[in-house]
Amino acid sequence: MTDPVTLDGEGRIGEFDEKRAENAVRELLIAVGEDPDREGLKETPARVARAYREIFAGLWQKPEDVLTTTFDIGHDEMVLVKDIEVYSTCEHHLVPFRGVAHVGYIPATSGKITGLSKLARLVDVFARRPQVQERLTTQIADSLMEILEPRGVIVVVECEHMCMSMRGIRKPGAQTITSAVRGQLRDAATRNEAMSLIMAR
Ligand SMILES: Nc1nc2c(ncn2[C@@H]2O[C@H](COP(=O)(O)OP(=O)(O)OP(=O)(O)O)[C@@H](O)[C@H]2O)c(=O)[nH]1
Ligand SMILES: [Zn+2]
Repeated sequence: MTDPVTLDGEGRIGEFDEKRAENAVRELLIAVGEDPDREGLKETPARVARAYREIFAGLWQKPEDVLTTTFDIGHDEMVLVKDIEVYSTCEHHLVPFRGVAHVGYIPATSGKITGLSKLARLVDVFARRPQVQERLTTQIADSLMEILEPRGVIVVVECEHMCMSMRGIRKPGAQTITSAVRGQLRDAATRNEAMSLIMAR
């Protein structure tokens, strides 16, 4: 699995630098022609810095930290959580892309499964980073394969990119769909079963 940043043993490269973020936002406001000292903007650099701490919190988290709870309940058929809300940030323009992720896996025959909420937490670990949708999708799939060692994984992500809606080409509503399929879910029959569950509304 490739991480977007070089992580040390603790999964960190440093610490979120709130003061530096605050200064940068102040500079940006000046650059766009605003007065960062006017009443309405006085607290904005500090607020934006705090918001960025949250939006990029995934840079300080490791997938193995959220996939901790595993049980062996002898279920070795597909588990699929669909319509997991995704809020991420396009690394090209630093504007949001949002939509849903569908995450499914076929547990190992030993039956090692994880809590359903942990799949949604895993999505957040990778979504809360500067991202591209393709990398988000493969990181979710690869980390599940590595940590749970299931027989197969499918991840489908459907998002609208604000960089295509509010600027640039300006095509609101365009949906980008990416998928990553691993192991037994590559078999046509299993993959089709998963896709029909994902697409069913
Ligand atoms: N593959 C991929 N491309 C993305 C993603 N998010 C944004 N992009 C694209 O990244 C590209 C960046 O293109 P550039 O030509 O460097 O930047 P730009 O001049 O702002 O491009 P426009 O958006 O076309 O105005 C654009 O085509 C975006 O649509 C993503 O998650 N995956
Ligand atoms: Zn973009």
